[in-house]
Amino acid sequence: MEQLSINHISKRFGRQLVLDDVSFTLAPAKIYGLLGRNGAGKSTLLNIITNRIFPTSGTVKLGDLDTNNNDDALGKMFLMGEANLYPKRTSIRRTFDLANEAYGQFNYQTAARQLQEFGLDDQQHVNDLSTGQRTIAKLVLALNVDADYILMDEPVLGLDATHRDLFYKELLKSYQAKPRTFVLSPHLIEEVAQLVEHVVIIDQHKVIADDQVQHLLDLAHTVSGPAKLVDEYTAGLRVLASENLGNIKTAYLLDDLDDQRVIPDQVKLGHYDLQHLFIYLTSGGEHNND
Ligand SMILES: Nc1ncnc2c1ncn2[C@@H]1O[C@H](COP(=O)(O)OP(=O)(O)OP(=O)(O)O)[C@@H](O)[C@H]1O
Repeated sequence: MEQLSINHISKRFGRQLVLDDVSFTLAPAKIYGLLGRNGAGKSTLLNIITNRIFPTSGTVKLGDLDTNNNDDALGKMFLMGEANLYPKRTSIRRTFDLANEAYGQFNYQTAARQLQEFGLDDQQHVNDLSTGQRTIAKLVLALNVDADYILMDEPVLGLDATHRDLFYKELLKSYQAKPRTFVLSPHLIEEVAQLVEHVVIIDQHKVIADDQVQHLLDLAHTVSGPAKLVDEYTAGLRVLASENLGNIKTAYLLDDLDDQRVIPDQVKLGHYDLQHLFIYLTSGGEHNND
């Protein structure tokens, strides 16, 4: 398996710049999160990676080969999209057959078990399903298609909590049985924090973070205590946001805490989670209530 590189991708729709010089790489056999606020350009990027739409500039390469109109490379990638592209009265089974024709080696056995666990029948028509059921049909398809890179746009759209839980478990099982790269572009960030190894965050059209989740969480510190002491302690550090409650201040940092720094008795250190890190990184200072 070769790595997939996204190189200096920019995309304009008319006068609107949606992606501005976006670059990152996706390594084989790893689970990624592609995160961004509504309208950040995630779907656009996933569509560009899989050659459904074209960038204004930049390239996507699998190994050394440009994927543009390259059937071999495109045959190694599968996009589970939002749009429902199937004709009316297409059964779930038919979508499996189409994937089998296009990619080969569709895993019918696991797909049948998963459909049963999710309470669907492969003779049901995709267009007759509820929003959540349609997502399930697409997920089961995506989990069983034979591709090295599986891109899932809004993977849990409309799924209830039980089905989301089942999907996360099935994704891990599928990954363990056959390691390949998954890119999830979800809005329920905290739910995928355990699953995803690496995140790419897009904001204001650009990549603002491209890092291992654990590394980011190690840097995500809270510092709270009397405002003056917190300000002194955090001077020179990267403070993403802060909150004041009376004289007590909490600062949310994304930085290493130098062991040499003396922590005043009244100041407490802690950690915060990936979802809050995402919020503070992408809210452009909206969360400072100083
Ligand atoms: N075909 C198109 N023509 C014009 N503008 C488009 C087109 N497709 C997307 N856009 C615009 O590009 C921007 C990014 O859209 P995109 O769907 O990629 O965002 P997203 O990050 O997937 O958002 P969400 O999380 O809300 O699904 C939006 O402002 C959208 O209106």
